[in-house]
Amino acid sequence: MRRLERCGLTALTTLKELPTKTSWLLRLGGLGCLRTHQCLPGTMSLREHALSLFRSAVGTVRPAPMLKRALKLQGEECPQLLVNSRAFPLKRDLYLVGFGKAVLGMAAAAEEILGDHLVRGIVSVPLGIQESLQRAGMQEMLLKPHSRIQVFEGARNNLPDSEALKGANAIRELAEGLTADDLLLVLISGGGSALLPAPIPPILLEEKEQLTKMLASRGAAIQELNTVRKMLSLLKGGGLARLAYPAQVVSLILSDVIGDPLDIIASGPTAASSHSVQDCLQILTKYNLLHSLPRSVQTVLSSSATKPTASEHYSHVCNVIIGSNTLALAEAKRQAEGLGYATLILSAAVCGDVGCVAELYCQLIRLLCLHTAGPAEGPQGTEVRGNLLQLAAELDIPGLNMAEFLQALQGLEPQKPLCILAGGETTVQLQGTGKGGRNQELALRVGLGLHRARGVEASSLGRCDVIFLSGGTDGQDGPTEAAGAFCSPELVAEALQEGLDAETFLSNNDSYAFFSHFQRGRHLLVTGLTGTNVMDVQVILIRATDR
Ligand SMILES: Nc1ncnc2c1ncn2[C@@H]1O[C@H](COP(=O)(O)OP(=O)(O)OP(=O)(O)O)[C@@H](O)[C@H]1O
Ligand SMILES: O=C(O)[C@H](O)CO
Repeated sequence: MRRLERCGLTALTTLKELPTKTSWLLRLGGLGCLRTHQCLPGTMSLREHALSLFRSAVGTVRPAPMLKRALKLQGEECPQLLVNSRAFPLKRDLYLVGFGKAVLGMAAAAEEILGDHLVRGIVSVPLGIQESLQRAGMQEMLLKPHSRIQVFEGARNNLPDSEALKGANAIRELAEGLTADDLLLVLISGGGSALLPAPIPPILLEEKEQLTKMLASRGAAIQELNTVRKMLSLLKGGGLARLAYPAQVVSLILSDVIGDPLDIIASGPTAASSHSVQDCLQILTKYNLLHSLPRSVQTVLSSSATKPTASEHYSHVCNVIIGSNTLALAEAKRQAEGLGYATLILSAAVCGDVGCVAELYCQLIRLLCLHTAGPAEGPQGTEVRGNLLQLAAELDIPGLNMAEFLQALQGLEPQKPLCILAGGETTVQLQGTGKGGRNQELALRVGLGLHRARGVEASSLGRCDVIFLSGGTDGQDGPTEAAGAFCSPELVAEALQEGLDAETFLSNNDSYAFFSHFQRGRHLLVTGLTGTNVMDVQVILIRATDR
């Protein structure tokens, strides 16, 4: 253990030793991971690599590198903003507004780039974030002492509240006062919906909060939730962009939604909405809420335009996704190839029930082991391929063509270690009262599936070293202090020897308790807050064992 600590390996530190919310960058160390690869044998280095790949995925969508890639300022006489190479002249004043969980760090990085050109800014960020970042030593995510950006902290528990309303009102006033010669830079990230509440009168904030809570508790997906929110808000659904007209609006967006839909991320305050009041009514009907709506909500819905505002009304707006799960995976792929892995990205949109997704990963790992253990996959290979095609059809992951993926897999060099990367967000239907998160639950379910598969085909699984890692890129998996967890085909059997039955923990959604107890937290991924959020990332690493 001491040897690992020297190599900067947080994931192997015992749980008791872990300070909460410490800067994950400090704790993961800039150089430790690659060094440990040379000093550790067997699966240890696979695990080290998985950690290093997760780290590089998250690192590339951290606010500062992301902003620096996307935003540049050029020219002294006639300054202009360059956003992904598109030029926006700064004719008069440059303003900044932002809302979302990752926006403070984005604002700090933007202010550094914009310097004195920035006249004034307002950001609405989660309650307590400045103190947390301060405590975690993440100074680079905090605004400088004489910053021109005013900070509003609110939305306790990710729900709109009076503090967030103050921030939203300030942002609204700023936008309303802009002229045709001004430029408004808008920073948007996940959590933005709750941080930018502006209910259309006569709707009260409490009524909107209540409706949001009810929809969420009845299982509404974020697309549904935000379709409703857009209809009830002055700023969502393109409202902010319309208020800022005729100023030029440039939005830099960090996506936390599958498929990066501009009009759903933070409820699309600067994007043309593709939804109508009918869509909203359909959702309220689906969740049996139509007949219990407050009178104010009924009034607003009945007077809403039947069609969304046409997209030509947004010609003054430029929306750019500057960070996403796709970008994070692309960086991890680059790193994995550098480490010598034959690498494929499964999808950046893996979603669906956590149990089905776990089964998909188990079947995939079985196939990868057959491929690695070679020489031929045989009838087992045919069976597993069939299972994968069926599971992919059931899950209906947007943009994933499993047949093409399997084809690409066959083209990979079998002598090389394999790396499969994926991302997205699973759904956990809570049945029990335990503590966990969707990544820890996924890792434990994959561990259990592999344990069962080992019972029937020890041959190929036993001839490979396998590591599976699932982690939330924001560094927090559910209400736990871990970001996720690692598993291997041996995990469940080893835990049984310690008297820990994975199935019992899973039936109570108690994955965090399982991983905390098992080998004193050795398989937990603990990163602390990362200051960004592009959903979750999964890493699978496989190589033929030396034994
Ligand atoms: N005991 C548990 N076991 C498994 N999953 C859980 C448990 N408790 C909560 N969760 C899951 O954790 C999720 C909420 O956690 P978290 O705040 O990380 O996600 P989020 O609300 O999607 O936010 P973000 O998008 O910022 O990650 C929900 O999807 C919920 O189902
Ligand atoms: O703020 C929100 O609406 C969610 O995080 C999705 O972006």
